[in-house]
Amino acid sequence: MVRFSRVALAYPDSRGRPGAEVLRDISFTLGEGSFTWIIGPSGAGKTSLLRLMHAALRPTAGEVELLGIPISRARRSDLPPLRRRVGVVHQEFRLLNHLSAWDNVALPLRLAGIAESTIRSDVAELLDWIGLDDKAERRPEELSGGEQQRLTLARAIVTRPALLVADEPTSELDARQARRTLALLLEMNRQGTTVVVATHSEDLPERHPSRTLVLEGGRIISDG
Ligand SMILES: Nc1ncnc2c1ncn2[C@@H]1O[C@H](COP(=O)(O)OP(=O)(O)OP(=O)(O)O)[C@@H](O)[C@H]1O
Repeated sequence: MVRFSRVALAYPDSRGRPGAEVLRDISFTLGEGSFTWIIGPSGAGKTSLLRLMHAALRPTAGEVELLGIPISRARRSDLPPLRRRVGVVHQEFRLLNHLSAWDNVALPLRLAGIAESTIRSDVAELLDWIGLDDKAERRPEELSGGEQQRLTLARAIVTRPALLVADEPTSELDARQARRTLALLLEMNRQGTTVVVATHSEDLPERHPSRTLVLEGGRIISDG
């Protein structure tokens, strides 16, 4: 499902040349239907690792294989259909401010050409689950940080992706909402989605012990 083989990543410097490596010698395989935590101090490389996992970046060295496709050798045209099978909860939300909460969640289904009747029931069910059914017509900037974060999760899972990559999905949530988000991630996982979650929370991995990759200084220092 996800295979990293001796991966390194360097962001380009101001002249477009590769800068210092922020990930080094990363190798692991995540099986289909698995649930994995990614933890590590700020700046360890968690977001960078996740960017490789949703094909936002190609590795500078080594290979990332996603859903059977080797990213460094993939053609540019292979990437959009691959990305559509990966749900992403971005740390900085990336909601569309000119659309309502409802339309933000409906958008990935509309882009996938799903019938409006199906969209209506799927979006309603998810907005209800995340507790935003009464705010469906609001625009993201009219919602609190925690509400925007829950909306971001709803948008990431509404297409029932094969792989869900979530970067700090509970950072803005109170304890009760964080537990609800975890329950939603676990339900997705129970239905077959491979789930990867980067978090600073110590509480969530304790609530659901699972494989944990610990990153420090761009390397995996523990995998278990
Ligand atoms: N777009 C970028 N261009 C250049 N360097 C970057 C970029 N994004 C991240 N970095 C650098 O890569 C390293 C890892 O950053 P990353 O955001 O992946 O860490 P993180 O573990 O997710 O941190 P945090 O927990 O604070 O979100 C840091 O040194 C950071 O400064």
